[in-house]
Amino acid sequence: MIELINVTKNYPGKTAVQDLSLTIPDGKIFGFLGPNGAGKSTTIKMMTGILPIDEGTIMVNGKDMKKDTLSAKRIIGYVPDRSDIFLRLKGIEYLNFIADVYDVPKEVRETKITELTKKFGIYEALDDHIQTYSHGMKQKIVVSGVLLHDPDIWILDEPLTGLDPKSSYTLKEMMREHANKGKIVFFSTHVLEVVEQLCDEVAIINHGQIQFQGNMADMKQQYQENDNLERLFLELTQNG
Ligand SMILES: Nc1ncnc2c1ncn2[C@@H]1O[C@H](COP(=O)(O)OP(=O)(O)OP(=O)(O)O)[C@@H](O)[C@H]1O
Repeated sequence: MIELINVTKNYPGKTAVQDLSLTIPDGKIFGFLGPNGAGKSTTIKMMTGILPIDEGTIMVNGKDMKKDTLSAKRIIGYVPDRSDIFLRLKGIEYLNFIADVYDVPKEVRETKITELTKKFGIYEALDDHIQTYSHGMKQKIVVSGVLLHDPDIWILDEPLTGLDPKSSYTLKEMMREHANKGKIVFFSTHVLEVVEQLCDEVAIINHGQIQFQGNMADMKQQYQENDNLERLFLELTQNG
């Protein structure tokens, strides 16, 4: 379980996330939905220990992200929205580097690298430098790196953007399998349709605050009864 308790993050002259509380239960695909600039990436960066939390607490499977950062981070696999990292490495070098960082044993890593990269159709490109990859291929190599060390909690920032339909389908299937094992898959999107297809539970964020948390049926019912939510819904549908 992940718990965000009264979390706030300020940038100079701007409060990006304000007094935000959210509980993400085990065994679910959890969608974090909000329009551009709503505070999704900022929240995710605090959940993954990349940005310091100004106020409040984030607990990841009982570990406090502020006090026990390394243990909390070890449980998480994070796919950022932009993957412009390690461009000078070859695909295979990047995956071996990740396997070293997370102590993935030699025998396991070879099988897993082959299996994952074949699934995503980038096996043939493993000897090429990442800087020659398309956006979608960079996304796939980062996802493969994350899955290589088999983290309990997956946190993905706009994971399906730039993926071709087949890879998008593969990743969605993997997300479902992971959640079915009782683990957490948390991902952000500004596309309502993706949430409708995939999520067991959803939270909507706007202007750094949670507007709604619940399942899809509750969300539909609430937006019919609540003008603000309906307007937000329209905005999200149009953006998609
Ligand atoms: N480093 C920064 N310095 C100042 N303001 C920032 C910084 N990063 C984000 N912001 C602002 O904080 C707010 C929330 O941004 P954030 O990137 O978290 O939103 P988002 O929901 O992920 O948006 P998107 O869907 O466009 O990626 C926005 O108004 C943004 O302009």
